[in-house]
Amino acid sequence: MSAPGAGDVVMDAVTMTYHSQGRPTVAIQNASGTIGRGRFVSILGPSGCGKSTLLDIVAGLTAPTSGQVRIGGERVTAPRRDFAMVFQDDSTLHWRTVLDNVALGLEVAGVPKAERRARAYDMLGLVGLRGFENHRPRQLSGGMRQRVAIARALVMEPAMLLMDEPFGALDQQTRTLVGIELLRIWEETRTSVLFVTHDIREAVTLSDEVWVMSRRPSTILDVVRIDLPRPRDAEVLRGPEFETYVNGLWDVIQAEVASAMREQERAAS
Ligand SMILES: Nc1ncnc2c1ncn2[C@@H]1O[C@H](COP(=O)(O)OP(=O)(O)OP(=O)(O)O)[C@@H](O)[C@H]1O
Repeated sequence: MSAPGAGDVVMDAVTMTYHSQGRPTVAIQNASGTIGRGRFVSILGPSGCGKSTLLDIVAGLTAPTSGQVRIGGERVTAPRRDFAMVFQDDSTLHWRTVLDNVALGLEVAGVPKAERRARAYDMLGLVGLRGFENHRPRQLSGGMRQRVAIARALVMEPAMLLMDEPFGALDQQTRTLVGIELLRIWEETRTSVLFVTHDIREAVTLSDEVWVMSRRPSTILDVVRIDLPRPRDAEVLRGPEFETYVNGLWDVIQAEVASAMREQERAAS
């Protein structure tokens, strides 16, 4: 295995045990992996296996029970300014204009007004929202609001973008379209991305690698490299190789999903 590069994010034997109502829940056990700089990595796995927990640990929002996450050899022990997050929920501030929403992080970082507005304006061009600068989020569709959230994250030029089911609240058609939009944006920026999803097709469409998590106590069951050409245009996404990846991932994941569902049913009965 080659030594990690400067911008690589390394997870080393990450384990997370929660304690609630006097009972331990081992959410993640010994998960290791490297998100190479500029790579798009998705995490797939059964519901409740620990995908969000792993993302939160990489983000420095949750401390693992044991193991560690490092970037450039430096241990992640708290949220990092150079990591940006996009969540499922609409996180836009409805009283601010779209431009001021995108410029929010720059404002907090003390970037002068003219510069932050110029950078936010450029970023709105990248996410296809030029012309909506002065709109309020409520005047936009759900998909457009998620693009505002993506622009707000990317304008900070983060070392890593962490996305937790960012399109989970959107209807299927919008979700597909915003996913394709993210693909186009990512192909221009090549920011390292860690992306949590339930959707196998979405993971294959976007990713360089898909990490499949097992049922609890979860670990990384398989790492599937998606060697489809980029840009991933309609020809690529409708081709037989795409379906081969989708079917292969489903074969890996289905036993885990079925077993996790049985476990949930047992726990509920
Ligand atoms: N703060 C917490 N306290 C106790 N248990 C927790 C806590 N957060 C998560 N868990 C438990 O840890 C496990 C993993 O949760 P997590 O949300 O990371 O899974 P997930 O794969 O992201 O789930 P989903 O696919 O349903 O979004 C679950 O059993 C969950 O109930």
